[in-house]
Amino acid sequence: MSKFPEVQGGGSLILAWQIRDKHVLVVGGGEVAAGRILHALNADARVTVVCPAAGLNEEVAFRVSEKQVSHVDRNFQPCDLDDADMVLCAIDDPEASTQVWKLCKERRIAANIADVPSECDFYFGSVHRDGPLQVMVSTNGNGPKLASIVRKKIAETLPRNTGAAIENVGKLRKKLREVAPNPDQGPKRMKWMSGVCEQWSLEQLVEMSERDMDRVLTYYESGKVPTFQEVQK
Ligand SMILES: C[C@@]1(CC(=O)O)C2=NC(=C\c3[nH]c(c(CCC(=O)O)c3CC(=O)O)Cc3[nH]c(c(CC(=O)O)c3CCC(=O)O)/C=C3\N/C(=C\2)[C@@H](CCC(=O)O)[C@]3(C)CC(=O)O)/[C@H]1CCC(=O)O
Ligand SMILES: NC(=O)c1ccc[n+]([C@@H]2O[C@H](COP(=O)([O-])OP(=O)(O)OC[C@H]3O[C@@H](n4cnc5c(N)ncnc54)[C@H](O)[C@@H]3O)[C@@H](O)[C@H]2O)c1
Repeated sequence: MSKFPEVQGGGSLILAWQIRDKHVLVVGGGEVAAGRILHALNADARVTVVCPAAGLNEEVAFRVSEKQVSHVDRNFQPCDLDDADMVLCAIDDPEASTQVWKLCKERRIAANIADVPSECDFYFGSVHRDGPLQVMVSTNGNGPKLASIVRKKIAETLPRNTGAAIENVGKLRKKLREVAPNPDQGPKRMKWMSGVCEQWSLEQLVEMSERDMDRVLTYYESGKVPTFQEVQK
């Protein structure tokens, strides 16, 4: 037995891809495309949908009319890939979608062809979202419906205010880096911040006002983590 973690091959590398302001090309405008578009917009990507207007479903047509996405009113053409950073293909034409995949590989563009695992650089997962919190469940292609069921179970176990607590922690961390900007304060900063997260309850973190944050920060220099009650005094 090694003292190091055992490697468990066969998984995926689960990351939080920073696609903000990057260009995502969605091929197709049906129900599956609508889901892909929402995922991309939730991550602040610039989205272009290529699909004949007659093929757009209600949700995609809405996003086009609201100018949340750009729309190219025709079937896919290779030139659509010219400035794409990522391609999400969800069309009901297997030959055309394999063509999209091949072109993406020639150009080294990361792509997901919905429903075709062998033509995916990455899979989608089932996502729970609460403010800055995202929880993604993947079954690595084994059972997408089960991924959705497990995601709902996980979400049910989370306190309702988890997202709000995380948002406040984000604000406090930002303020802390302003108070202690020096890079060699790193270890002290991290230890203190972890202490706040461990010692305060989620409810207390949610209740923390701007004024409370400024008060908490006055303890940082000493290294002490105050209690919620001390800060409220
Ligand atoms: C999680 C979710 C994310 C999303 O799409 O946003 C997602 N599929 C969802 C739903 C869903 N998909 C299917 C059903 C019908 C029931 C069933 O088959 O179970 C349902 C259920 C429903 O619709 O409720 C059919 C299906 N899907 C794939 C195949 C092909 C194959 O397996 O070979 C077939 C069979 C087609 C056929 O039989 O003809 C393939 C993929 N689907 C994936 C993701 C990737 C693997 C994720 C993982 O394993 O965790 C992967 C590999 C590639 C990809 O597309 O990225 C989303 C739930 C979101 C939510 O509700 O929260
Ligand atoms: N992974 C998943 O979660 C999942 C779930 C269900 C279905 N699917 C698969 O995803 C695909 C799309 O499903 P859907 O329900 O959205 O289908 P759909 O029929 O609602 O939509 C297909 C769309 O593709 C467009 N289209 C067809 N050929 C095109 C081309 N060459 N260029 C541009 N647009 C084109 C159509 O106009 C239409 O808007 C299917 O292959 C389906 O099997 C995946």
